[in-house]
Amino acid sequence: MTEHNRFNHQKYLPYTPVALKDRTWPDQVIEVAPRWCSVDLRDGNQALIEPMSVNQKKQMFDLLLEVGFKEIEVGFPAASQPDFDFVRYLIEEDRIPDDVTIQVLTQARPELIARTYESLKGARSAIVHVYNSTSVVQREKVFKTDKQGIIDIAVAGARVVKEHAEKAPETDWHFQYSPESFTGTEVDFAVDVCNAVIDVWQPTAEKKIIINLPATVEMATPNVFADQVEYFCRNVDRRDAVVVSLHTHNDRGCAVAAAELAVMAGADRVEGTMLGNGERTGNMDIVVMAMNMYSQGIDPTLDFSDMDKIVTVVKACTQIDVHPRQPYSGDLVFTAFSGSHQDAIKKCLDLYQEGSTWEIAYLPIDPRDLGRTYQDVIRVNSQSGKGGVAYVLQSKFGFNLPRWLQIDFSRVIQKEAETTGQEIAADKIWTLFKATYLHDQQSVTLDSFNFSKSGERETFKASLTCFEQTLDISGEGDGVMDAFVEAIKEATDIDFEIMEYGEHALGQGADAEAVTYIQLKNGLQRHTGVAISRDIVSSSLNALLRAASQLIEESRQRNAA
Ligand SMILES: CC(=O)SCCNC(=O)CCNC(=O)[C@H](O)C(C)(C)COP(=O)(O)OP(=O)(O)OC[C@H]1O[C@@H](n2cnc3c(N)ncnc32)[C@H](O)[C@@H]1OP(=O)(O)O
Ligand SMILES: CC(C)C(=O)C(=O)O
Repeated sequence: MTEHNRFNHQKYLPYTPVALKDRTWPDQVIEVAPRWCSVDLRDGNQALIEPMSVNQKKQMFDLLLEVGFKEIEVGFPAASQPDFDFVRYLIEEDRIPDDVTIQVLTQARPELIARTYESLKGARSAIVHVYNSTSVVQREKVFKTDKQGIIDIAVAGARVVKEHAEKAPETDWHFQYSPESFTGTEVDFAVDVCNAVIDVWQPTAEKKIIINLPATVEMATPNVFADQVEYFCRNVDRRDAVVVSLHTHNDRGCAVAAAELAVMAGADRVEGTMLGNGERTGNMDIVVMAMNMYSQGIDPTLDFSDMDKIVTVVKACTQIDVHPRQPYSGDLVFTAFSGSHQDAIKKCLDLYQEGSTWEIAYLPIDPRDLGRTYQDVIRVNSQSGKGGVAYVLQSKFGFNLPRWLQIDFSRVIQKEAETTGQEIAADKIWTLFKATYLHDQQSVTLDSFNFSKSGERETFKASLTCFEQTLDISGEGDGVMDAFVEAIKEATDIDFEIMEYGEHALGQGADAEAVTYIQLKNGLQRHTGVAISRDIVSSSLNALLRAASQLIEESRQRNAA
């Protein structure tokens, strides 16, 4: 590739990591959930093609409450009338539960801060979140100022925020400051700016402030972000009076990882959106981070048990689809198509006992925890194997195929999947099963039978319809099946033996039907018979006859040829 090429990596500079040699975060383990703050209604909203209407915001707000968020950034009220009106609606209509605090964002600009406070009039409590950009590139190219100029903007903003709060003591005010573009800022300078804001706000351990560290643009690997956060936590003034918050974006696809490592590095609070909508590649997906904790046995303090509702409401409000592979929320995240995965899942689920710890291969969590079912855990296409097909027949239709029959039937499904190139739906699998093993184009059928025991021996008599003719047969054996085999052999002069036999009830209760699976061996040939009946003897005899019928047909064809 030459430098004249359009696709030229040489125009990018590598990121300079923080020189934090004695970092401690890699040895930390997350054991409790951080404080969460949803920014769906602000950062999520500002990234939409069509920002949410007040009605959509109401719908989203209700969902956030249902999920259990206690801090919700509800908008940028100075930016647009709908944002302003929504904040007014929440306050005037008393829609904010006592244990929930709303948060609003404003730039560090006096006129915007004034409008922000106007929107919050009468609020019981609120977090006023003020920001200005501190990064090198914004300093030099957007604000055309030096470090001191940036500190001045932050300090002036912090003062105005404080002054407005003092004028409205009826509200329980909380302050939050973000050095926007923190990841593009020299970390020691970010500490300086925040310390200047802290100096204005004078927080105490009893009345803390929030300093929010945004990866406004994700610019490096998550370990670098963790180093920056650990450096910040160690060097910021009044750490005991500061809640360190994170706000990561997903430009490099690592927003969740960055937030996780930064919590290990000492952060107390995490901002993000449900399902990850947000500027460019999105905000950190809180569902993913919280569910990652949940899957480690940690209470995430948020309830995602109705994932389908979450997906439906978020889609309706954002008009953005959820990728089928989006962790935890996507349609396909609990579905295995590949044979070896299906086989392992089936074996683990067969052994799983309700109430025990979850140790199921390929399923990091129980789909039922998110309101999903096991129904779609296994879906079948040409990548699938016998275990997957068996799982579908078992879970949807109650047929517990023995291993040899799984192998036999999976050939039928594989052929169909390869011929059509498509997924084979459960109903189609069932249709093919019936067509292969339970069809009624059978040349030999059982009309009536009786058996009697004398000592250890069983005598079996039956009347068959064999190629439309009545055929009476009888035989003796060690049991009914043995006697039936002998009777068929004698009547047809075909030698065969039962190689495989399996049976089970279909459903529960005294009136449950029985299914029998039989495989006969005649030389190198094998023939399978499956039958269902109200009683186990009839299902066994019919299964045997289904398999034997194929033998008899073949023998007739050979004789005719
Ligand atoms: C990373 C984030 O997500 S931060 C949140 C960003 N959110 C949004 O942008 C959505 C809401 N924003 C808006 O609706 C608008 O941008 C508003 C209402 C805030 C401001 O709109 P406008 O006044 O028309 O200005 P616009 O956004 O075009 O430009 C911003 C101006 O403010 C300046 N500015 C930006 N931040 C600050 C600050 N903290 N202090 C002083 N000036 C600032 C810019 O340099 C620019 O100055 P200029 O007019 O001299 O060129
Ligand atoms: C205002 C801040 C927190 C922000 O949204 C960002 O930097 O991405």
